[in-house]
Amino acid sequence: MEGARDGQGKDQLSVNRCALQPSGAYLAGKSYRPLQLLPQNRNKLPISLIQCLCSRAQESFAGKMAALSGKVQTVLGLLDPALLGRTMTHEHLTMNFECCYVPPPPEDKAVSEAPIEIQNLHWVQQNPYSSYENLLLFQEISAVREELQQYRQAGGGAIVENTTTGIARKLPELKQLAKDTGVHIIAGAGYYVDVTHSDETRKMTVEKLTDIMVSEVLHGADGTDIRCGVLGEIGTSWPITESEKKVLRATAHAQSQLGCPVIIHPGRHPTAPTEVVRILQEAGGDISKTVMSHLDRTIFDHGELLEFAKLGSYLEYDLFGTEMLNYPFNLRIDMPSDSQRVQMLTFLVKEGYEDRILVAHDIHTKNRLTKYGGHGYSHILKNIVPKMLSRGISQNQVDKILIDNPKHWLTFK
Ligand SMILES: CC(=O)NCCS(=O)(=O)O
Repeated sequence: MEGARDGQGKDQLSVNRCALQPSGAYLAGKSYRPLQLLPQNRNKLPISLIQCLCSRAQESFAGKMAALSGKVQTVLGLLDPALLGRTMTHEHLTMNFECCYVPPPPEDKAVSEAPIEIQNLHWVQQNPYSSYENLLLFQEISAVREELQQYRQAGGGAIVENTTTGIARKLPELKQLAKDTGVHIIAGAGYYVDVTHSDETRKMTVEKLTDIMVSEVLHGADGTDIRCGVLGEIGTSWPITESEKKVLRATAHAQSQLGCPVIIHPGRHPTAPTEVVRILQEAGGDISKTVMSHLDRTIFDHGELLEFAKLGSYLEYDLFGTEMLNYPFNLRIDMPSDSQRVQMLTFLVKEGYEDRILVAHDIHTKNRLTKYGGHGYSHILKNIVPKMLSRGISQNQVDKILIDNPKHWLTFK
C-alpha cells in the first residue's frame, strides 16, 4: 500500500493500489472517498485491517461487475437492454463548448456577439462556433426537456449523452431529464480532447486515469452517485497528443476490466480513426465494443472507409442535421449534406456492414435545437429514416441501425 497525493497535496491512503482490482475505496459500497492518512500515521495500520479492506474492495468490485453484466447502465440505474428502443448513440443535452470557440473575422464581430435571433440565424448556422452564446447548450434545459418529450412521441427510446470531463457534464440535470421525459439517458465517463485537459489530468498516470473512469462507471461521477454507462466520448485531436494517448490507454484498461461500451471522438484526418484503434488495441481494448464517431467528416474515400471498417469497430454517422459551407475546424474538409450521409450508409449496408452502423445528430450547440430553428433530436426519426428507406435500406436494416446495434453496443459483457 502506498500513500498518494491528491490535488490539494494531502496524503491519502490509496486502498485501490493494494486491491489488485481498480478504483477507489469501496467501503460499504459508498462512492470513492480516499481515506486520509496523516504522515505520522503511515505504517500504523495493522496488516489484518489492510487485508480486510482489500478483500472487501474486491468483493464489492466483483458484485458490481456481476450486476452490470448483460445490462445497460442509465442515469436512473440498470436497464434490460430490450427496453432501450430506438437509440441515438451520440448526443449532448447539457454541454459547454466554449473550448472550441472560433474567433470570427473582424467584419463579423457584431453579428457574432448578437443574441441568436431570426435575422442572424443563417449566419449562426454557417458559423456555429463563432457565436459565443451558441456554444452554451447547458443554458437550454427547458428547451431540451421539451425536445426530449417530442423525441419520445416520435418513437425515440434512448439517448447516449456523450458529455465527458472538460465540457461540463451535468449528471443531476441528466437524471432529472430522464425522470421528466421517460427517455433512457446513458451518461459518458472519461475525458474530451486535449485542450480541455486540466493540469491535474495531464499529470495523471494511466493507472490513475483508469481508476477514475472505472469509478465513474461503478460508483458515480462528479461527486454524485450517478453512474456512467459508456466511456466517452473520449476526445482525440490530430495528431493525437501525449495526454490523449494516456487517456486512450486508460480507456482500454478500464474497458477490459468493465466489459463496457466505448465511444471515440477522432481527430479530423482520414487516418485518425485507425491510429486510435491501434492505440486501443495495443492497450487491450475491445474494438468490437468501440464506436468510432464522426466518420461523416473524417473518412470520405470508399476504399479507405472499407479498410477502416475491417478493423471491427462500430461505424457512426452522427452529424445528421449539420450542413455548413466552411467547416472551421478544418477548412480542407467539405462537410457533407444529409443526402451524402445517407449515401454513405447505403454504401456500407451494401458492403455488409448493417450490423456495425450507428447514427445520431451530435447536438452540441444551441442552433441545432428546434427552439433556434434547428432540426432537434427527432430529425433522424422523422426525416432521415424515410430517406434511408427511399434509398434502398430496408426497414429491417433501419431497425438494426436504430435498435439492435445500439442495444448490443451498450450492453455490458
Ligand atoms: C461535441 C463534439 O465533439 N462534436 C464534434 C464536432 S466535429 O466538428 O465533428 O468535430
